[in-house]
Amino acid sequence: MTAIRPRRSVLYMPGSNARAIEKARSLPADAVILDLEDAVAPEAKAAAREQVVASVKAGGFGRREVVIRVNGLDTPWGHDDLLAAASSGADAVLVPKVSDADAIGAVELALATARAPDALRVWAMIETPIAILHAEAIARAARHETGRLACFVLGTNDIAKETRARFVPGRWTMLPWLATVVVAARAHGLDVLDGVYNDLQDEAGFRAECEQGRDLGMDGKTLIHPNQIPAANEIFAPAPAEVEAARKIISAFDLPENRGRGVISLGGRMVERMHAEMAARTVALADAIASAR
Ligand SMILES: CC(C)(COP(=O)(O)OP(=O)(O)OC[C@H]1O[C@@H](n2cnc3c(N)ncnc32)[C@H](O)[C@@H]1OP(=O)(O)O)[C@@H](O)C(=O)NCCC(=O)NCCSC(=O)C[C@H](O)C(=O)O
Ligand SMILES: [Mg+2]
Repeated sequence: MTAIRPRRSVLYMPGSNARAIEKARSLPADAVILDLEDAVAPEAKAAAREQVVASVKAGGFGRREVVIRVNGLDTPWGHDDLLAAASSGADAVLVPKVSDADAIGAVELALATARAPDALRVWAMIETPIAILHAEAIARAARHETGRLACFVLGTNDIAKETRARFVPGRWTMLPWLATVVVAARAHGLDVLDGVYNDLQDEAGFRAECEQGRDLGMDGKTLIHPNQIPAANEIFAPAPAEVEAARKIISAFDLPENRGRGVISLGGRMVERMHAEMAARTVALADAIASAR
């Protein structure tokens, strides 16, 4: 199994906000996104780019994955953002409003031309109707033909804006689109992160949305405030009882009498080899989270 990188809690902050960037170095988020796009006003874009690159180069983010959200290549800032991100030492660039696989191809070409390190990953925001319709093609082409794409990130605010769907409790208005993006990501081995929850006062609603995203198969949630980190970390981590059950499944298949069997009965339930594979992933994720503490 390839190494698992926990991405339970992924915190955005405006690239123009020096205080927030400083704070991010000690917050318990799995990843941080330093935003140059929607959270930064046009007149502040160039200064924010300089500040973000200087902060990433200065380091101090520890085990946290560091991601720079650039402006789109169709804007006056996108190309310079990519060039700056390519040599910054960031772990990934997050590309907004991706519409098709060619958009990822153009980003990868720009990164290659800038001699970005091979380790630099690309994350893609799926936040327009056309991106949802093209999600499988984006994942397939970008993952297999160019190779840096690692993660889809849902942009539910832009999805609401572009589709005119409303945010309602339980999100039934968006569920088909969210599930489509999850299966597209999974079909091609990508991670997928849920969109942000805008109401900073509504802790119960935030928890419910994290649980829904997790149950849909997402790896974590994008966040806008440090107060949202603990719940996301808890909800997107395997619960202790799940880890214990997973260890029992692995141990059961390791017993000499079960080694040659495809299916066994355990605690009154049918357990197949595929459940042992799921159990191995659960344990690996729990171990990765524990080792990052
Ligand atoms: C939403 C905020 C503007 C609220 O800011 P503020 O009123 O300053 O919050 P607090 O006073 O409660 O802050 C308390 C302390 O926490 C720090 N803080 C706050 N937010 C962050 C953060 N995101 N990262 C790091 N640190 C943060 C404050 O500095 C305070 O620290 P201290 O001085 O020690 O007391 C603000 O939270 C904010 O700007 N959030 C992020 C907004 C953002 O980045 N938006 C863009 C991404 S979301 C998006 O675009 C989604 C997608 O594209 C879509 O389409 O859906
Ligand atoms: Mg957006």
